[in-house]
Amino acid sequence: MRIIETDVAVIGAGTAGLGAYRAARAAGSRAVLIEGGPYGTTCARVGCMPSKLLIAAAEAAHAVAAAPAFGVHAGAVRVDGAAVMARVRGERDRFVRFVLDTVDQIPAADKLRGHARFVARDCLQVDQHTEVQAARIVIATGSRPILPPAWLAAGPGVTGSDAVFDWTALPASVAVIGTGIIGLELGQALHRLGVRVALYARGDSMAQLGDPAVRLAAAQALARELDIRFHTAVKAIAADGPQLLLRSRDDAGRLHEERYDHVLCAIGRQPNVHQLGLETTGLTLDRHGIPLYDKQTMQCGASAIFIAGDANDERPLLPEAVDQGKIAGHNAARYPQVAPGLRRTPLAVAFSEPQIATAGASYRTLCQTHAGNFAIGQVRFEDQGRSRVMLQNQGLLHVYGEHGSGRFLGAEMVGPRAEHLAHLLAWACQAGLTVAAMLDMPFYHPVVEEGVRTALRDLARQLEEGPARGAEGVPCCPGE
Ligand SMILES: Cc1cc2nc3c(=O)[nH]c(=O)nc-3n(C[C@H](O)[C@H](O)[C@H](O)COP(=O)(O)OP(=O)(O)OC[C@H]3O[C@@H](n4cnc5c(N)ncnc54)[C@H](O)[C@@H]3O)c2cc1C
Ligand SMILES: NC(=O)c1ccc[n+]([C@@H]2O[C@H](COP(=O)([O-])OP(=O)(O)OC[C@H]3O[C@@H](n4cnc5c(N)ncnc54)[C@H](O)[C@@H]3O)[C@@H](O)[C@H]2O)c1
Repeated sequence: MRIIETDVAVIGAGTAGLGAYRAARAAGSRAVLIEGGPYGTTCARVGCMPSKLLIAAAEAAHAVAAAPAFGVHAGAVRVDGAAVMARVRGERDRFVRFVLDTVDQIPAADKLRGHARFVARDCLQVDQHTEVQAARIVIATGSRPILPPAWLAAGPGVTGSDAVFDWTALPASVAVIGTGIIGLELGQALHRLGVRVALYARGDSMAQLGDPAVRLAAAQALARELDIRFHTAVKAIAADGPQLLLRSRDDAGRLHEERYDHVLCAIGRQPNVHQLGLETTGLTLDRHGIPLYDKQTMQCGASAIFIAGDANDERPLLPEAVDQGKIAGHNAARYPQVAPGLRRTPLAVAFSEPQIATAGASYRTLCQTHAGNFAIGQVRFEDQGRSRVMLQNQGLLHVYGEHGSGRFLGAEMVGPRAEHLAHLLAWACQAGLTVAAMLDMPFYHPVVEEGVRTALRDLARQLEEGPARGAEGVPCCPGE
């Protein structure tokens, strides 16, 4: 077995791993980047980019279908599934090529192919060919879709999201299990492209929204367009000729059987930490098998091991993988002189229509940190001027503020242009603005942001009335 000695070993050449490698090299360390799968990153190959490409095609089809409401008639929508998927794959390959160019620029001596696992806290074995002795190690192994073996056994038509982006044509029917971000984004996109889609939700969750009123508004808005089977558990999936037979049970106990060409399993992702030999490191693991780590430094305990990106499951999103990878690589290089890195205000966007977003502290977090001490302001988009003009007037925005200080804390929303509203609100949050200071900012007319002002005015009124009234108004029972 070949033996390599280095200052920093990075496991995983995804977004977090590439960032960690770069940061470690920039700090003057020798570094080795180990990749067991294909280069190109989850984001570019099977994540953010191909999913948004599919959504872009769906938006084009929807715009045509929605045009008659404005008095504009373009004729019947005809979707060429092969052309749609050809563009998705072609543009996806272009994004992947940019990443591959970056990987090509890394010296060959710094790159190692194969699956790494710990054999000691400072030693990795890569496949059966190399042992890497590293003073510090960054775990940046990403995550994978959760795919129950019993469902997979029904045949190749049962897949996670990765497979969708390699389709060469659109299927006639797809069952989507899960109404998280992936289920809603891909389920709605396929529906708009003419695929018969049914979404199965075992409860009423909607893309991780915790605020019950916003979640309800999201469920109502999306169920207006999509066939969503709320409170329906998938009991079994079986092969049925070329199709799949899906058996489910609704909350009234009724059994249903339906046939689909594909079943898309979107019930969450799990971090790739289970085949890493972490038991040999002496690190303390949480109940999911993830090492305990410091969220500011990415350091696992007091060890020379760091963890970044989806692997730690803290905020499995692309911008987080970028930030966390950089912090982990920098601190790995400087160990034992580790320092807190820049962690930004939380921000998450689901690219459904209407979009769903959270900025700053979520409702669930505030119920723990500010129980009885935060107020909620709101606006509904039904009568919001610009939203009506665009015929996108549905949804609800809740903004949260702290009693006493008047500080803006966060927001959850479903509505038009939520990706932009959420950025605006996350920036205000990170800047530590009060609700009063936000209301002093300019608002143009007619814009969706005027809806934000309406919600902030409502919040300012609640804050003026004080916590007694606010505490009554905020039930703090997530899940109710
Ligand atoms: C369908 C979909 C859509 C998404 N859309 C968005 C979006 O719109 N916006 C957003 O912000 N986020 C989005 N995300 C999330 C985002 O893609 C991820 O958070 C991000 O790509 C994670 O980066 P990472 O570096 O942690 O992991 P990855 O890029 O997955 O990198 C991990 C790497 O580690 C390698 N590896 C694993 N184990 C080992 C081992 N033992 N040895 C060697 N190598 C190993 C893997 O092969 C992989 O290359 C989406 C995700 C999906 C699935
Ligand atoms: N726009 C974006 O930023 C974006 C897009 C896609 C994915 N992502 C990332 O990928 C992650 C994974 O997405 P996801 O949608 O797979 O996970 P998720 O955690 O968002 O949603 C999973 C959903 O599946 C449900 N579920 C779990 N088990 C189930 C079962 N047995 N039957 C039916 N439903 C079940 C859960 O209640 C939940 O609603 C997200 O957390 C996010 O970080 C982000």
